[in-house]
Amino acid sequence: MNATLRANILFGREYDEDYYWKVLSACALTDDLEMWPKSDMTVIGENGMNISGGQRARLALARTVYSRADIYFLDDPLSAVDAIVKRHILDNIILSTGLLGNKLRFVTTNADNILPLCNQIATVDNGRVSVKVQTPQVHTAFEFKATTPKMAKAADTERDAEAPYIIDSCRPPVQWPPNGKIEFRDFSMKYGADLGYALKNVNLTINPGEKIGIVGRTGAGKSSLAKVLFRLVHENTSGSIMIDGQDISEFGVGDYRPQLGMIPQESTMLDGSIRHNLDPLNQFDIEGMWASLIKCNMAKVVSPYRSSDTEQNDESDDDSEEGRASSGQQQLFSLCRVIMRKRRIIVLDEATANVDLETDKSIQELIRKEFSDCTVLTIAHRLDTIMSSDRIIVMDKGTVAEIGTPQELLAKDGMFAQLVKTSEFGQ
Ligand SMILES: Nc1ncnc2c1ncn2[C@@H]1O[C@H](COP(=O)(O)OP(=O)(O)OP(=O)(O)O)[C@@H](O)[C@H]1O
Repeated sequence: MNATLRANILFGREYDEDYYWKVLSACALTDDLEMWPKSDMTVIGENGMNISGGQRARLALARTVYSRADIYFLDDPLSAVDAIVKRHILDNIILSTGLLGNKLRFVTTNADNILPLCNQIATVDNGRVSVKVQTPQVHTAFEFKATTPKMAKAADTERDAEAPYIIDSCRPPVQWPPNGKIEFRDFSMKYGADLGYALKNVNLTINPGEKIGIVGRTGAGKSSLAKVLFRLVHENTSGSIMIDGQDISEFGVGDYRPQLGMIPQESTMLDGSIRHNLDPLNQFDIEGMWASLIKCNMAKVVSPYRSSDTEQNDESDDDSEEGRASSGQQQLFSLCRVIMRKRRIIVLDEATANVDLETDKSIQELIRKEFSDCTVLTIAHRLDTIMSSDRIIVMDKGTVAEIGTPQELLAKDGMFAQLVKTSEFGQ
């Protein structure tokens, strides 16, 4: 990162113009470039433009495909992209019709519906591997219609102030918010004064206790919606976000953010014990921590380390056994953290993208049970994850394109129905 997109993909290799653009198109990156100030010569990374989770995943894939190796190991390349891009990548890269069609490729995946398309399926269970050889199902290549979002004209009344940490004259009371009603009022946001709108005139009312699924194509603005709710972006915004009738920009961010619960797309683990990770400020008793670990089915993962890592009085990490959590486990630890804290509003941003379908189902059940009286916003590409939501929001190019119950949106036969149809192939 911190170089142009092109340098990130070439990674020191020679620029073969023809193949390079083929790879970009196969990774469905060319549409995104239309929105970037300098196309593939835009600097990305810490000192340049940040990119969405799905864009990062496709960039990593493009770099790998560009390397022209004979053997490829693709570690879950489809979990961070929407159903349409997923199918595009399968057709144009991974399956026999794709750029890697005549290469040996190992693909790890949680997407069960692509299994019929593979030559061999290796199932790994508790370290044991069993292999099934099969004739892959014939599939019809899918026609990918490129859409080019138009750049919006800079207006949104841009706000420039850096949000203060604490505002003495406006501090949230204990146990705020009381109900968990969220309203976006004509809210717009750009990540930079000269960039296009990431959110455009969003008007939304989410009722207390509602379970909302948020879907949409990669780059549509789903994570941006979560980021502005947490006030992680406060420049170049207009309009307002209200929680239980209170304009959230009136609070200091230090007071405001801890009132909401979040399980992000990329959970981070701190160096230190599991206890330190779950309760860095030592606010909870050990029983509470174990109860949440058991609920998240993580107790068996943690138990081998119990004596050193989770002991109530263990202040030091020096004698801890070392363990490394997989990305799915890291997300489950984040879920534990949120269950321990119990907030009125919870946001899950692709929180279950790295776990298998069965675990995802049990996590969704757990969330419904644990957070029955909380407002829960769930961003997910995997549609099973959000199918039982009260309502679904479909984001498209920074706007709310569709909103309604899953049944209403399916009957409408619009973008949501299209995403569902695309994700159902192969089943
Ligand atoms: N920090 C940032 N700086 C500049 N542009 C950004 C930043 N984060 C996101 N964007 C851009 O804003 C748009 C919306 O991104 P966002 O992350 O909200 O999409 P998303 O729907 O969550 O996508 P994905 O499914 O790929 O995670 C994209 O065009 C993206 O490139």
